Amino acid sequence: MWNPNSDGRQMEKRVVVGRVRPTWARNLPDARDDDDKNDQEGVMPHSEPPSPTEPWGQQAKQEDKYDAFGKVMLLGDSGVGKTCMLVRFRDGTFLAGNYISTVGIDFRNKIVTVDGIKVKLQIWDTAGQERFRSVTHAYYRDAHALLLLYDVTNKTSFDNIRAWLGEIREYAQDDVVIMLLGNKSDSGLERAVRREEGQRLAREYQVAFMETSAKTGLNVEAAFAHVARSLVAKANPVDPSRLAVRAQPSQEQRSSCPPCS
Ligand SMILES: Nc1nc2c(ncn2[C@@H]2O[C@H](COP(=O)(O)OP(=O)(O)OP(=O)(O)O)[C@@H](O)[C@H]2O)c(=O)[nH]1
Repeated sequence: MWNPNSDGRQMEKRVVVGRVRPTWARNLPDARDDDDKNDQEGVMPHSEPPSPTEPWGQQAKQEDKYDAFGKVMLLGDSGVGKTCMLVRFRDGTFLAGNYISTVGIDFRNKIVTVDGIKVKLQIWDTAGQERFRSVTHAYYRDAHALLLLYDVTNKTSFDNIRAWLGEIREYAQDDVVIMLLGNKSDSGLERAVRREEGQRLAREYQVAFMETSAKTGLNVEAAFAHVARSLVAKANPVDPSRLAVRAQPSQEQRSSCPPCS
């Protein structure tokens, strides 16, 4: 097993100060005490990955307090924009320029507040390349939610979604939250997959759907908020209407359909 200390990274037991789980949060994925890590730029070229269940920790900061915790994995073919999606969500920037393919797997944390509830998302960025599949499969079982991406300019990445859903069925928990995302929706004329095709596929598999752009930021926050809200609703299923997908309108929608959301 890969040892997190072998490259000099400090491993400390995380101490959570005065965090009380409210009643509604009792059934939520456990807010583990060791689920934090050093936030570093870039992805780590591991020859062996960190354990799927035992990420290393660091001292908790007061502002890190949260009510619920969920592990989210980004999946999809190589080049669909998984890393860019994570960087856009985490740091609010776009990784333009040279495309460097992810090697192995890595994660970042971010706390989102939905309906007044602070949900800490631990987001795992996976390598889309075939040769890393056996590594990433080991992480599926631990995931509470999966964001499955295709590239709207790349028909093959869309056609491969069925195969990805097959892998999810094989390796992930039965009740995992799944959301399909058609990324690079900013690409205009290069588009090869229509929005309706994505919607149809999502309906067929009964998963939520949005078109996103890591470049412009369209629906990036909304997608992660939907996941966070779904995790909370799953643990406390009082009001299913809270699960409605609240997508931002795209450019075309804004001009043609003002009330769409
Ligand atoms: N136009 C546009 N380009 C994007 C978008 N998201 C990502 N890209 C570009 O697509 C390329 C691949 O992005 P990555 O985020 O590295 O893709 P990935 O899915 O992580 O790829 P792997 O690490 O190989 O699995 C990069 O050149 C990005 O700049 C987007 O929303 N719009």
